[in-house]
Amino acid sequence: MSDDGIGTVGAATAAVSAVDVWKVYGSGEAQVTALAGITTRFEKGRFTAIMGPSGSGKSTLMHCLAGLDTVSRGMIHIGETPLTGMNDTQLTKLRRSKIGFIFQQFNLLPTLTAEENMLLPLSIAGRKADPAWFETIVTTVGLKDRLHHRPTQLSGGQQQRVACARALLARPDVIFADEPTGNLDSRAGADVLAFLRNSVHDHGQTIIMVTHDPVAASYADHVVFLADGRMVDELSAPTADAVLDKLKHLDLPENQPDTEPVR
Ligand SMILES: Nc1ncnc2c1ncn2[C@@H]1O[C@H](COP(=O)(O)OP(=O)(O)OP(=O)(O)O)[C@@H](O)[C@H]1O
Repeated sequence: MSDDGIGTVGAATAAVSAVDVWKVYGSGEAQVTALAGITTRFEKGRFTAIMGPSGSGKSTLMHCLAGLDTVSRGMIHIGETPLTGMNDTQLTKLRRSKIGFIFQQFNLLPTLTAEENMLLPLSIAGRKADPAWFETIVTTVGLKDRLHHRPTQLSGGQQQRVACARALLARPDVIFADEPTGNLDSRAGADVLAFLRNSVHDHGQTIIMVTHDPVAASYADHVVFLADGRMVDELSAPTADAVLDKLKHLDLPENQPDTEPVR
């Protein structure tokens, strides 16, 4: 297998892959090219951060990779499954069975307890939690004595740890995290990031995280940088300083490539 075989052999082994992905919003004068030919692969068992200036296409890329939005052109695979061409029902089924989500706003249901929130995606999918795995996750996330609390009775950090546990319980092929520490103070954020980091290290979880924060990105194994809808750089074994340095250079207008309209 070679790295340039993303569209063929590589797609079978990466957790997620994108080949020449374009996303264009609107038309005519109002046309915005949010993604301009992204080709990349996200390895299994790796924690990848997606970074870039505001408007560079991070959220759009994440939404397309997770099947929450359709691409204008190009191909996305989750494992060996091609997303492109799937209808809404197929996408919903795929998201339920293969993908976990962690959002900036936690997205917990206020009327359910922490435990019920954690188990909700599994019950919607008609699956039962493996008791040993539930125990492992709840213990690791440090919420054993909070299982019967409702979200309003939990701190922001605890709520986000419930959301992390919820994502991990279904053992998804990949977890997409959108600014998971955006609403947390630095201590609670560090707890959540350490937990995500450990789930990759200890359980081989694949995580793809969008973040603005170089410190959050430094918990990842790998960082990809977007500018104007293109992947313009990447960094392995990132430190916060190295990430910051890369970002500073991306922000310079002369370093931003021209975008091409989709034809
Ligand atoms: N629904 C939409 N309709 C039109 N344009 C959109 C839409 N969503 C995003 N865009 C545009 O696409 C580009 C990429 O947006 P996106 O939200 O992906 O960037 P981002 O890197 O996540 O930004 P931020 O860091 O500010 O959240 C931006 O120019 C944005 O204005």
